[in-house]
Amino acid sequence: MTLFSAGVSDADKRIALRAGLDSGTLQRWPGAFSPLVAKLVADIGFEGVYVSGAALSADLGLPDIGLTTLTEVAARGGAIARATDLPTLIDADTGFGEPMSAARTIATLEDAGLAGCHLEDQVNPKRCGHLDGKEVVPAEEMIKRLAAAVGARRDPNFVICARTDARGVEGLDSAIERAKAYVDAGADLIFTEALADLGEFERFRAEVDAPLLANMTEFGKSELLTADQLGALGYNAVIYPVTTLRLAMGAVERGLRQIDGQGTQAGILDDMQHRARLYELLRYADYNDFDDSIFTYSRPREQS
Ligand SMILES: C[C@](O)(C(=O)O)[C@H](CC(=O)O)C(=O)O
Ligand SMILES: [Mg+2]
Repeated sequence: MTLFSAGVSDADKRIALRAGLDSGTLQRWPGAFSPLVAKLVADIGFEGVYVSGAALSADLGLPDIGLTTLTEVAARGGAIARATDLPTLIDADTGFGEPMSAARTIATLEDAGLAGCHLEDQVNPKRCGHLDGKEVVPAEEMIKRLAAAVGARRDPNFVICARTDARGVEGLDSAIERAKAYVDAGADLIFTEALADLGEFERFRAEVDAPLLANMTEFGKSELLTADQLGALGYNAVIYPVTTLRLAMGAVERGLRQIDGQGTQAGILDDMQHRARLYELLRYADYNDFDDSIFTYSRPREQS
């Protein structure tokens, strides 16, 4: 990182994302609900950052039912992507409209500095992939969505990930058939949404010849598999989409209740990120050095 933006260009981040997917090692992409969280994800040593639609809409006080706009998502996603040298993959829901809108979505997300995005085969308005009652569009419609997206890409390394929600609607066989068709339509990566257990992940891996992404979201339909298990299965990437938001909100709620009940937060300081750690992540000292060097700088003719 430089002080004011990422130290790695958008193009190089996309190259890194592709290299990670080709590496044979599971790429771990925790969801970052803010630029600051993205800095922590990088600091701890993960391979990439994920921006969740569920977290982004929850952060705006909205349910994850397709209410957010492309402008909101691109602005927040761009701010998160710029805060780290890691590549960032963003949730683009159903593409924010019909195929032509999906094409514009890709151009906009590229301009915002994202390394890739996923588009899903749900109808609009969409639902969380782990809830009952969601619906999918016919495969042909999703193929048009994808073809428009792939055609709109200017950087050939921008990763277009196709998510199929069909497992919970039409069953595993249909989800696998759809995934194959989406690969043929140009998808670089397949997001296998809401598979039930290890056996289903194994079957998907055996039948689909493309990089695969697993969604380890909590309180949903999928068994929580470890990174070692997913790596051994041959999965290429895993997201923990809403995990950091759930952790933070759990802590915030406990803390607010403590203040409400005890009249002070003094007893829960250990649950907090220390001021010193925050400043370390933000590189406060480096900004001070920068500032000092400007204030002590004087032009040669003033020096005599
Ligand atoms: C991955 C996801 O699309 C997201 O927006 O983060 C959600 C996650 C969730 O609601 O738990 C999904 O799986 O639909
Ligand atoms: Mg989502």
